[in-house]
Amino acid sequence: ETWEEETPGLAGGPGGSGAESSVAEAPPGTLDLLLDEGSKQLPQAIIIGVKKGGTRALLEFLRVHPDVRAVGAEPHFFDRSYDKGLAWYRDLMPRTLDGHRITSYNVCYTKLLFLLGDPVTRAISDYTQTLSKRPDIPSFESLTFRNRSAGVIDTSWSALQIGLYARHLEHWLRHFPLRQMLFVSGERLIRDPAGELGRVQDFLGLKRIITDKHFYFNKTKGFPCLKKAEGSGKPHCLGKTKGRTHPDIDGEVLRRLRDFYRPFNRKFYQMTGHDFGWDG
Ligand SMILES: Nc1ncnc2c1ncn2[C@@H]1O[C@H](COP(=O)(O)OS(=O)(=O)O)[C@@H](OP(=O)(O)O)[C@H]1O
Repeated sequence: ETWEEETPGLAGGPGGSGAESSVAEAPPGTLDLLLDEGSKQLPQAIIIGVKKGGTRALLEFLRVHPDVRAVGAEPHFFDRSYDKGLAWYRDLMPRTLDGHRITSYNVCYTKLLFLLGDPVTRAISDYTQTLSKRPDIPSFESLTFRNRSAGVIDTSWSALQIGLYARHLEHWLRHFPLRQMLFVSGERLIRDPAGELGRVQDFLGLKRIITDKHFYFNKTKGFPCLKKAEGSGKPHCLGKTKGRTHPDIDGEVLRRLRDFYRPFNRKFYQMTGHDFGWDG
């Protein structure tokens, strides 16, 4: 599945903060809560992707919220481990206190978060990641074309394929209604993390607790970072595999790619009712 690189499950809702509370912190009269550490439930929301869209940043920012509990690593349940079953998936989840209220689970009601950035930048980011693991791969420019002199784009290259958001969304819409989906702008998550987190919190029915005061712009990193990370309370930027320096790509190749994506982007804006501004 080319779309979902990452599927961290988000559990929670009011009262879902039991798992982390320690005996020392517990106010009197909470013994019953401490004995019952909470139960595991299947996620109420899932960050679907897209690969290199900024999914890790969204997850790390969102889990600062006291009513959010999230899986740390990418479970890849739906694309790689589906045969292990829902019980296996649920067991990966953190414990939450209101879990017992959920009596049945239907994935069709799960909220889906899509994090999307300019498909051209996304492709370069994807390529940069592969290059870091396999430095001997051909140049981005040569992988872009099936036939460079004729200008035929190689749409079978996954780095380009993943950016055809309209096509992928058509597929998702066969299974989920649009109202259960939120489309988050990867560019805005960098430029205005609190603004984008505001939309996410509203969509998830969470109180707007994550605001401007949670972020600072780290000049060395070149990205917004958390003033206080979840758990440690210390300033926290994403790791060094997030925010890599991209290689310079030939301007003509970039123009060709922008022309290639334009109709797909327009279609995607129409489908979602939101202009992401990737086409200038
Ligand atoms: N705050 C902050 N800090 C660092 N990086 C940030 C941040 N917000 C968004 N981004 C962008 O996230 C890109 C990586 O996206 P993902 O986490 O979705 O990548 S992955 O698919 O899980 O590998 C990553 O891509 P690269 O720049 O190519 O490394 C960043 O552009």
